[in-house]
Amino acid sequence: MLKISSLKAGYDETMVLNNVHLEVEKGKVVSILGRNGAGKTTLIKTIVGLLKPMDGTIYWNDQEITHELPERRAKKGIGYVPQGREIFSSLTVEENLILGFEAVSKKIEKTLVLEEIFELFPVLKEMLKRKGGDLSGGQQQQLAIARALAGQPELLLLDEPMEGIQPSIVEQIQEVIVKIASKKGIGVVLVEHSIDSAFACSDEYYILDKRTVVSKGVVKNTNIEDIQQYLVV
Ligand SMILES: Nc1ncnc2c1ncn2[C@@H]1O[C@H](COP(=O)(O)OP(=O)(O)OP(=O)(O)O)[C@@H](O)[C@H]1O
Repeated sequence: MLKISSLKAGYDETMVLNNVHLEVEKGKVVSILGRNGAGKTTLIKTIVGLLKPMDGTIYWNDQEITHELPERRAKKGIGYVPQGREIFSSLTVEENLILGFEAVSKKIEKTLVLEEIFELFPVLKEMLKRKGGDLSGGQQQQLAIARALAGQPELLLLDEPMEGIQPSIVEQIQEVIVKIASKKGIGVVLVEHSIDSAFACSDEYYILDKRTVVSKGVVKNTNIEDIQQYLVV
């Protein structure tokens, strides 16, 4: 569904990524690993359309989208949860979810989608009328993912969803990631710092280092020790 080839990206004069190739298939979880500053967020922002690539091509379901605006990419089914879970803290959980529907303005069977969301995140159903800002960090992250799912994406990009979250909720988020990929066929791109956490819920991995992909593979065929060299500081 998503295919990136020979991508070059960065900021003004600084090239952060060079010659990056990446593919994500329907129903697969692909994690992007790499040290601080390796370019993981830069890659995600380029896929979402927030950053214009310097070179290379991005294909979505065999159509080139390299120069399309972020809104058009969202409408085509590319959902995004940025780092730091940007929910609207003065709006209720319910209002946040409604914004998720509106963001893509396509015809959505809202009641059905909400039911699916509450099945994945039961805590949100209990807190519908509560302000987003009054939720715990982990609950806010769940809300941010739920809001992206309200737009019925085919691909979901998650930038460090487990960052700073208590272990029990990390496990829940990992379970949700596995479920939305395997049961709903959504492709997931997951940016993670921890290789253990990434491997707990991913099918494939890519490691960024020195501006490019230095290792990639299928998680179940990979020994963590063999690739740790690219991640130790
Ligand atoms: N808006 C920006 N303008 C200029 N340089 C930037 C900008 N955002 C990021 N960078 C630089 O680009 C490089 C890659 O940053 P990026 O955030 O993509 O890395 P990352 O792998 O996501 O890092 P982290 O794991 O710390 O989140 C870094 O050197 C960073 O300083």
